[in-house]
Amino acid sequence: MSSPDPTSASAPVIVADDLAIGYDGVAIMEQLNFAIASGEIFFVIGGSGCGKSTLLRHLIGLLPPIRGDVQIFGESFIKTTLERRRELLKSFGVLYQGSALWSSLTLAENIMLPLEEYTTLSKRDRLQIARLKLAQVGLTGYDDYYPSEISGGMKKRAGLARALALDPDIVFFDEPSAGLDPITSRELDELILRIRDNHGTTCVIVSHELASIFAIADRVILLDKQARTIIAEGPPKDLAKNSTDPRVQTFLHRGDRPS
Ligand SMILES: Nc1ncnc2c1ncn2[C@@H]1O[C@H](COP(=O)(O)OP(=O)(O)OP(=O)(O)O)[C@@H](O)[C@H]1O
Repeated sequence: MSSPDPTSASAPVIVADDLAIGYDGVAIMEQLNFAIASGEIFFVIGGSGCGKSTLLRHLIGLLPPIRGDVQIFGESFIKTTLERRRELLKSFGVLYQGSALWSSLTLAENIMLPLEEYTTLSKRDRLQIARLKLAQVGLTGYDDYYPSEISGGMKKRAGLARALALDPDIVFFDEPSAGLDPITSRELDELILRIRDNHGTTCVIVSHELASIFAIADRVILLDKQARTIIAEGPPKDLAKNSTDPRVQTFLHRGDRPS
């Protein structure tokens, strides 16, 4: 599958509409407006502490917006009933920063958990799906390993396998490269790309890793702590080349060596 055209007529899978986010009624970001197309690899980027993870928590319904709305498949995720929200949650997978695997469970058992919670599949079928998902992320044969017995990169892959357990339409990633060396990080990027290309999965990724952003992002929104909102939106290479905003240039060209 080729990258989707975010300006195409197909309805967006996620819309943030005048969203204000924060904690205990105090906004840290306001006037967030964006739409994510089906099958898009969409990055939320910005400096440390600007609010990327907070935005992610609002998109997946862990925190209530201070103002505005989040729509998933054209439906308000905020105003809907609890039952409908649970239904919509089945179409999400989340890869948390630390992979969030249960240390007392094997990799297969970790992946079987969401299947146990959200489906009526037999244990045998759940195990078969867990093995398939492990194979999908390059962990064939690791079903009986515990998280403590595998590397950091493998933990991320196992976390991704669990996020994919219910064949979600959308996967959210919180800093997937955190704690990984550049080669392992690049392998994870390639895996994300492959999953999108093979399954059309929409990927929403919080990150400040320039290598990943330039390697796999179709489009980014850049959050700015001082402006307390989005200051740029578009394909990262276009922004790096064409933006006249010095804040955008500084963020996207940090680490460049003088020629
Ligand atoms: N549970 C919380 N309660 C109150 N404030 C919080 C909470 N979590 C984060 N914050 C604050 O919200 C702001 C944004 O934090 P957030 O973790 O979303 O930023 P980030 O862009 O993801 O940062 P990083 O790249 O360093 O992970 C920070 O000032 C942080 O201190």
